[in-house]
Amino acid sequence: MNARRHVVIHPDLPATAAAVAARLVTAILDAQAARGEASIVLTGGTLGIKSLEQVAASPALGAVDWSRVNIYWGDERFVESGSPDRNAVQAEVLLGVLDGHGLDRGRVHPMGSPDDFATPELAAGAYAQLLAEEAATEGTAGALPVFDVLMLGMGPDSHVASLFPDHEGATRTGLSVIGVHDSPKPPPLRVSLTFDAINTARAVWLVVAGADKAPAAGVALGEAPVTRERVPASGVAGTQGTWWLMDAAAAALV
Ligand SMILES: O=C(O)[C@H](O)[C@@H](O)[C@H](O)[C@H](O)COP(=O)(O)O
Repeated sequence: MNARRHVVIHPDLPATAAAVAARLVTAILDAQAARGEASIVLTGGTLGIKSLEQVAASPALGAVDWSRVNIYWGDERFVESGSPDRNAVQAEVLLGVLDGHGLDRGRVHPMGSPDDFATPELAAGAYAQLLAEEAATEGTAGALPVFDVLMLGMGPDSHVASLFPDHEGATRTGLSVIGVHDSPKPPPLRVSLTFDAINTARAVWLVVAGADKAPAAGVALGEAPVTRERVPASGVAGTQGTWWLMDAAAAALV
């Protein structure tokens, strides 16, 4: 196993969400102590959103300077901006609370929607441009800002963000953000970071719960070689480490 790959197993989904939330608050505090600000990349998905609910309830909430936290998304469903299907709308369970703790909405960067873009590709291009501008503003070389923590859910088919197995997005290189068509998981149109972008993050966290995820997790973390095109969850890695934060049901075959 990759020495920088860590697997942490919790009893169930609520315990995993609480642990992810505690880690996230701590990671933000550490990043702010080290470099004055923190950048996190959020995911959708059941555990991803439950974890944000737990951050909102954290007793350590007040210890974070939320005016210096930059928030991005790893992927988004390309549906109208107010749709409850959007990951960014679901994240309001936390963001709405953080408004009362000094959150700077100018640092919250949801991906575009059909309200503003005719196609997922145009929304992806605009997001890539935004990321490049943020990188330039913070003085980071390259086209992507520092991502201190990038969270990903995983589907039962091993997809991460909107990179699906044997689907075009999982093969794309040379771009940081792509439009996705014909997603096997509804809705069909999406915008997603690519492997190129995801794998620039300092820490990648896969947050995974539920027995339906066990076979994919077993393959992604197994000894047998697999490709990231076939098993996307196997193809993500943070530059400082990759953490699989799982419940026992999802880890049953690991
Ligand atoms: O748009 C989405 O649905 C997500 O971005 C997707 O990548 C999600 O994180 C996984 O499918 C896991 O979702 P669940 O935890 O709900 O299974």
